[in-house]
Amino acid sequence: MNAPLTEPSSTTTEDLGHQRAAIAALGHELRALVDATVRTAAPAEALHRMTDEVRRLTGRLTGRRRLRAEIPAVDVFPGGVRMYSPVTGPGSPLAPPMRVTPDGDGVVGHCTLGIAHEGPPGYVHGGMSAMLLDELMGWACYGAGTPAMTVSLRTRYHQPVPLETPLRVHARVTGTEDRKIFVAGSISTEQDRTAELVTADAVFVSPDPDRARALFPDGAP
Ligand SMILES: CCCCCCCC/C=C\CCCCCCCC(=O)SCCNC(=O)CCNC(=O)[C@H](O)C(C)(C)COP(=O)(O)OP(=O)(O)OC[C@H]1O[C@@H](n2cnc3c(N)ncnc32)[C@H](O)[C@@H]1OP(=O)(O)O
Repeated sequence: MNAPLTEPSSTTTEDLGHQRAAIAALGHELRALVDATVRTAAPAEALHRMTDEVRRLTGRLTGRRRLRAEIPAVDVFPGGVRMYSPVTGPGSPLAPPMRVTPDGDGVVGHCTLGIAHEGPPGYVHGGMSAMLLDELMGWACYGAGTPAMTVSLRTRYHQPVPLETPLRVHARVTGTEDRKIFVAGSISTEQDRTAELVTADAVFVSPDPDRARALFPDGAP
């Protein structure tokens, strides 16, 4: 019988590194499982056997469960580490995950999407493109020293975004007006950075400190 999986109690830097590596490793395998799941042509009996096995595995992830709005001990909020972000989180089976780095006066994100994120056959779901852009535009605000939340996001889809193709997402702050931050973003392929497949412009707002404390009681920016 396997021992139940529980969280470690101490949080030294070394432990944190090990914990993050373990979270990323599990996330990686779960993304592979998601990919295999949406590609398989296995017959019903095989799928039923798999379902039983997966249910058993899920039951083994025991221990304390994170509460809603609780910031995971492995995260740094709002400093940027979000292990379970559905866009950048290495621990999330939903995330590509997109890697974000500074780029000139903005930020750039790199990722490749598989058919789990398919919209039209062979191409990325438009909602997924909007999600990549929304996240990266949030990072652009954070990089500019003004963590903020999206109040408006407009996307324009010029050409379909191909699956299984390295993508480059770009975002930069174009202006500010009191607590409002204006941001522009785009998606291209790594191979042809000049062809903007999707472009976006957004308005973000930095909540005032009282509002931020009310929204994020576990760690207001
Ligand atoms: C402190 C935030 C920390 C965030 C996290 C940082 C982590 C950094 C680390 C790593 C980066 C990760 C990046 C992640 C990115 C993800 C992004 C998302 O998915 S965000 C989720 C979706 N967005 C919402 O759920 C917002 C819902 N909206 C609200 O809760 C409120 O609107 C809020 C708190 C944002 C602002 O509320 P008020 O009461 O403080 O502000 P009011 O007075 O309503 O508006 C301020 C100004 O903004 C304008 N405004 C409001 N909505 C607008 C709109 N839709 N379009 C244009 N302007 C708008 C208003 O007209 C006003 O302007 P006038 O002062 O009058 O000039």
